[in-house]
Amino acid sequence: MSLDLVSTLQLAGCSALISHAIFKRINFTSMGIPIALLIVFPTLSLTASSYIDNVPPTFFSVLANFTFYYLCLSVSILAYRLSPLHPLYAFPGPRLARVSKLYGVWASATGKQHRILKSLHDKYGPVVRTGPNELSIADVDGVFKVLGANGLPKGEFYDSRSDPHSPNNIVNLSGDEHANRRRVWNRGFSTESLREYEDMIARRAELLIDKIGAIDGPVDLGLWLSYFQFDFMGDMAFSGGFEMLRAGGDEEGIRQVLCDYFHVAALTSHVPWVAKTLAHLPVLPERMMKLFTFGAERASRRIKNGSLKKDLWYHLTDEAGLEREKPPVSNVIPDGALAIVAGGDTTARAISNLFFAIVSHPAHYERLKNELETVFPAGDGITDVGRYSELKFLDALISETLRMYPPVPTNGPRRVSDASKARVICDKFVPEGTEIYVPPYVIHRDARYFSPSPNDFIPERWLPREKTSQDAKSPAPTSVLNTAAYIPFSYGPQNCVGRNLARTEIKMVVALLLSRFDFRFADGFDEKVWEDSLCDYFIMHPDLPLLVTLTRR
Ligand code: HEM
Repeated sequence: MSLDLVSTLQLAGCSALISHAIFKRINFTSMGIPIALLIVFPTLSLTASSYIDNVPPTFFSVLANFTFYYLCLSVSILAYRLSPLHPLYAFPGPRLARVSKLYGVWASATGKQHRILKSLHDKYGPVVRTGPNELSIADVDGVFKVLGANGLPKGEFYDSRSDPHSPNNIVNLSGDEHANRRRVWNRGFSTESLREYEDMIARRAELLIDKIGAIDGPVDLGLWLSYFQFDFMGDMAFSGGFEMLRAGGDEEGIRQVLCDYFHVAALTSHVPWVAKTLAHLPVLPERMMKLFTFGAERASRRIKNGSLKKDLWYHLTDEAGLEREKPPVSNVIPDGALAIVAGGDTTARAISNLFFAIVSHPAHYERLKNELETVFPAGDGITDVGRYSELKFLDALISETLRMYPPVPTNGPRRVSDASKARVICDKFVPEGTEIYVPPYVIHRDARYFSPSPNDFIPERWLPREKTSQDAKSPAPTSVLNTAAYIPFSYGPQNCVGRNLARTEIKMVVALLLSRFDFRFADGFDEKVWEDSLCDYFIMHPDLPLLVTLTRR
């Protein structure tokens, strides 16, 4: 006697449908429970068959039962995700993205997620279904309703990027917890605090000038700006410590750690339960954990050494005693790793992208040099930040660089965490459980917000229109500049706290470098190939060196 195969498979099929109904309702945050359920359900159905037929299962019936269970479960999930029963059915998007997050993993793995999203929006419009429960909204309505004051909290994407063994850093917090942490961060970026950092920028920029000036032959400007940025970041956040410029390299390997972290996190954060599970395994997460360990170690060293100047740490630990209760050190330490990530590569990329833009547009380069020479004749007072408001064209260049090449091109999603957060965006109802991206790269290249020629580098779009004799005769060309759609630093209560520091720093470094050297691309440098090599691993990264030749002025 053996089990009746038909009834065994029927029970396995029913059990698959029941498990799907359960999986749909529960938002699992790690792999443990789902894996257990995936074993328990088919085992239960097999036990039931065996009980009904009153015979023990054979190897063949076990195999048939489990195979059929998984087949039915997969078909049920796929069919549901494609069916009109799914709450996101009405949103357009590629079929593969509708059925699996593997689409997002693939897009991230190519490093071209920003461009893939742009082509999806070009094809499907401002709202695209990019995952089974995920939308990308490239529209100012999304900027306000998702990122704005009454926007949505960050989702599991962010949890999966932080150290699971430590309290959350500021990026992962929402609501009051975030507002409390943000208050102390804001103090670290007040006008008064920024003044403390200006000397640090100037000192490191002079060192950068010495170092690249001594190089014979082409210079990888992107790499040296990255050394500069880490040194300055160390000064600003922890009162010193990296010394990459002096060493002429990254002796502690922190850049590699960050690069590894971004590559791994770009993939795993699409499937947060995988990231969380990996983080508890001893082998795989080692690359990711290195960053958290490094940040914590820097922070602990800074705390032990005490305060040498009013660096960021001074504010985060409330050394001035302005808070009713001192922030617990265990809460502040994870922010050490964050400061490295948030302040490190973003600004360095913005500066190198700006150099790429001006060297490839000689007329803009000339105009900038003239502006700098007018405001700071012979370079006098060039580190006087008080006069930077006179650098209107440099300001326009920075805005245009951050528009065309936002250092955070896609950003992480927000989540409609519960029914009360469900809302109508772009006239469409977005239900509970939806993750929503608002991708800066795509919005910044939308002709509805930036025209003419949203894909061209035109810094003049940021300047007040100059009246020419031509204007008197002909009507003004239709031009659009919608600053509500300009989000390189994100928008709303969780926008970039370091944005003013970043802009000041970019101005000082660009002004100082241009006052000492003339820049041109190294022989054989291909602008198009370099631009195409910009990859989106949360922070925009070129895969190729930015090779320039310097001539002392
Ligand atoms: C050009 C340079 C920079 C760009 C383009 C940039 C961009 C951004 C963006 C897009 C966000 C939002 C991220 C998200 O929603 O997940 C952000 C947040 C943040 N940035 Fe920046 N950033 C830059 C420089 C800096 C610097 C120099 C610091 C200084 C440490 C910094 C510190 C932060 C912090 C702490 C947050 C989290 C704020 C919060 O959650 O309240 N950023 N940045």
